[in-house]
Amino acid sequence: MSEPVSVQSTIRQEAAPGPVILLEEVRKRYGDRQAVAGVSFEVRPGEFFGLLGPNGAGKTTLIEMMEGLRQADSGTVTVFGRPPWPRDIALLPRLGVQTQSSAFFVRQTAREHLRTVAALYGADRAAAERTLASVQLTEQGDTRVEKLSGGQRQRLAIASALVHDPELIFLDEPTAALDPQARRELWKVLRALKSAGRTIVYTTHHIDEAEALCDRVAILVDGRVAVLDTPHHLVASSGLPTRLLVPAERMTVEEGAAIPDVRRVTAEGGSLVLETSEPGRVLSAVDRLIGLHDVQTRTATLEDIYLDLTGHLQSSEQQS
Ligand SMILES: Nc1ncnc2c1ncn2[C@@H]1O[C@H](COP(=O)(O)OP(=O)(O)OP(=O)(O)O)[C@@H](O)[C@H]1O
Repeated sequence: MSEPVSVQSTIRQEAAPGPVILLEEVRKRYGDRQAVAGVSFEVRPGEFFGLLGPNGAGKTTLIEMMEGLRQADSGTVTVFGRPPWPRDIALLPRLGVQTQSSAFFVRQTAREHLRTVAALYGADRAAAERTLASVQLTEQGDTRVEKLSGGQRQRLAIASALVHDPELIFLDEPTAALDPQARRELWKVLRALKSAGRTIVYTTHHIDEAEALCDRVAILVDGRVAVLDTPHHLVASSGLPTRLLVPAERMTVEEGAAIPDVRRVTAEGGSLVLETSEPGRVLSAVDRLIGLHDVQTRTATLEDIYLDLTGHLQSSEQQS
């Protein structure tokens, strides 16, 4: 009879694991600049959590507070149930922090650098070698750090965060200096980390990347969380219109604007873009007028929501 009880307790444990990170009303000011203005959220175990926002929104400040590198002015920050500030040495082995390139041991080779970092954390040489391979730097292992390309340095920085196999990994714009190929390669590494149960806090200016990788994203604007949800829910609840792209030579702006339920018509790179919340009806109307050959439908993406929230939506698209 003891079996059901132990199953029960396992379920209960799995149903309510504590958050890995908990922020409550966190604030940080630099002089007269309120960099973080009352931020509350939690990051759950095994979650890939994206922090998005324009330059100066407060992402790095927030990450540094979670890493224990910066003190909050007020509010509470806890990581694995403990305050990361003042520096908590019991937490350090559990956290992976992406090294800034300025903190590299530049006279060392990539392999030596990683072995040094591994040794600082009590990890062995095999761990350094494995991590070097996981970011595809084995071939550059004997290259001095100062001779590595920007993208290779970036991957070494990421390797430095992973070498001691931490439970929680902070990556601040890890793909910033990577070409599209290397970016996709890194996505594989990151997905493997997530599959292995690691929790990842991630900032990026590549919104497509956040949509592809993150379980939930918080979009920060002026030091506050503007929205926080799964990319799917953010897109589904955004109310942003669907866009139908019609070859410009097949329809005039006036014809498009005359279709019932078309909110707006713009011209964009050889296409006429019809915005609507009723794509089915508008598609039927377009079909009756010109047929649907080469007509494309684009639903809103996380990037549309991001641009809408951060106010950078190009107003060059003229309202017809
Ligand atoms: N050490 C500092 N001293 C003074 N002001 C700072 C300091 N660090 C950041 N700031 C300011 O605080 C605000 C938030 O900066 P933060 O670096 O956290 O933003 P961010 O979202 O990471 O930006 P980015 O995307 O450009 O990295 C900015 O206005 C920035 O200029």
